[in-house]
Amino acid sequence: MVVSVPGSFEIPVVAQKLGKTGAYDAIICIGAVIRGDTTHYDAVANSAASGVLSAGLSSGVPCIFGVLTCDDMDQALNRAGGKSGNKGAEAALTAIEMASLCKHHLS
Ligand SMILES: Nc1c(NC[C@H](O)[C@H](O)[C@H](O)CO)[nH]c(=O)[nH]c1=O
Ligand SMILES: CC(=O)[C@@H](O)COP(=O)(O)O
Repeated sequence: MVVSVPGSFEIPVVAQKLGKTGAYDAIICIGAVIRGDTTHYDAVANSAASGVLSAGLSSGVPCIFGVLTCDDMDQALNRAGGKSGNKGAEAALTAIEMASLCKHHLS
């Protein structure tokens, strides 16, 4: 299932709720935070990172951090299947690895 949220700041609460349903083996959290003129970037990026970690810890379901934190759009596009790889695909592989680890070795 794909759930869209308004911004990266809102990812953690939804990830936590999804995790707590018990219906998912892993939750991939995807977003892109692009630096602006003020310090707002740091608040959104840091909240997304710590919030996704917290969602995983509190729900017991791996919540994978696939949120790009970039200086500009070019950096983001390069990491979303461009010349610097595909962080979304990496997040998907991490989800499979973590889901398998939790299901088969840690349950
Ligand atoms: N500027 C970016 C945002 N900003 C929105 C926040 O995530 C949030 O929705 C708002 O502060 C209301 O709580 N979000 C991104 O994901 N990326 C940005 O570059
Ligand atoms: C990450 C943000 O919310 C950011 O793009 C805000 O831009 P600004 O710092 O120019 O208000």
